[in-house]
Amino acid sequence: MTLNKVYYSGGEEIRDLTIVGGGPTGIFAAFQCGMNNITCRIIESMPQLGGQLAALYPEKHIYDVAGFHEVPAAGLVDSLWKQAERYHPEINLGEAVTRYRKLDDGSFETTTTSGKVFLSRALLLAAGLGAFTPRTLPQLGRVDHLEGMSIFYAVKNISDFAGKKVVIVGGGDSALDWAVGLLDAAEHVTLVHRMHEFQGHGKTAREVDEAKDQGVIDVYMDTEVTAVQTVEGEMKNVTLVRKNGAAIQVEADRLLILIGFKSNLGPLAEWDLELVDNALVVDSHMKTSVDGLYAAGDIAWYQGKLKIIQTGLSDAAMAVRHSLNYIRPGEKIKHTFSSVKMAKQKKNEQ
Ligand SMILES: Cc1cc2nc3c(=O)[nH]c(=O)nc-3n(C[C@H](O)[C@H](O)[C@H](O)COP(=O)(O)OP(=O)(O)OC[C@H]3O[C@@H](n4cnc5c(N)ncnc54)[C@H](O)[C@@H]3O)c2cc1C
Repeated sequence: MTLNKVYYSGGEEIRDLTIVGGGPTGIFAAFQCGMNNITCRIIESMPQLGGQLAALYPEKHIYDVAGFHEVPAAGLVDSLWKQAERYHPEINLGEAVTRYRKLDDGSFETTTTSGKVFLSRALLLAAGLGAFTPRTLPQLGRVDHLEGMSIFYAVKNISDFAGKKVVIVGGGDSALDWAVGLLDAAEHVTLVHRMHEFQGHGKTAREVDEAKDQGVIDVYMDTEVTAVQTVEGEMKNVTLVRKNGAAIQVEADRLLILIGFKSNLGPLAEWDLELVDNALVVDSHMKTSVDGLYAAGDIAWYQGKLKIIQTGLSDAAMAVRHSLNYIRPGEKIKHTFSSVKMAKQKKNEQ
């Protein structure tokens, strides 16, 4: 999947367009920038590109994107990236945009949670339903002091789990993948799921069942993690409560919570832009009420809007095309078909 791709990460220099969000709309907007000979960057809060397709349903198949009679969501993200990669867009992952400021010369300054500042001549919001954050277990109470030490919501480095007693929470694809994926590195793996059946992919679910039959993994279904116990700040045990109310203590020095993501427009909702149905109102040029600030995809609202991939791609093409008038004021913008542009380029390369 796209996670392993080589990206071109952020530099200091001004770009023509900053694209907030690396879902299908943002990736296709980056391709459109290349087609229109403008520079761009994507800023994405997740550790990977793909938006909802990568975070929520990578294994599901999609049937209603033109030209693909059936394509896995992760496969569509790969294809979109392949198309955009041709133009080497700058990609900044794991950075959530919180603020923007329009400077006196009409350009935009965009700031992220980590305090990074990016400059561009125009700004395109392709932020979908908002930034994704992992779902937590509220019953554990305040555990922020353990997060990144004993409690994790993603596997960034397998070494964090090497030689550890790991309890994984969840029954979807990620939980099952890591239950199997950590077997070699961890001292022991316990999988806890609050439902009666796994929701994840059949093949991985079978691998988990096999590992359970071989006694190399403990699996608790119909069970919830309700508390963690620490000794001198180090996690030692977790409490599991079964559906029948029985409580069990399990030794654990790592708790890996993989129960999905929630999305939230967060700071973008406070940017003083008109919102309808949790989306930004745009005109027929995909422009918001602020000159130079565009929106496309699920985050853009106009009469009759359909929140699907195909319309996001079309929005992206229009937003980039119309942003040219702002980025290069006064210049006569000529539309070039990709078939004509590429044919010319190939001829010149010969
Ligand atoms: C289960 C499911 C199945 C679906 N099936 C289909 C289908 O079959 N066909 C179809 O056409 N559509 C389908 N959809 C809808 C489709 O996924 C969306 O329409 C599409 O993902 C919208 O793309 P987007 O790029 O606009 O937004 P998103 O995919 O939501 O991407 C937006 C990205 O922006 C990032 N972001 C948000 N805020 C910030 C910020 N402040 N800073 C940095 N990054 C930020 C987010 O992390 C996210 O990665 C489905 C949706 C779901 C949930």
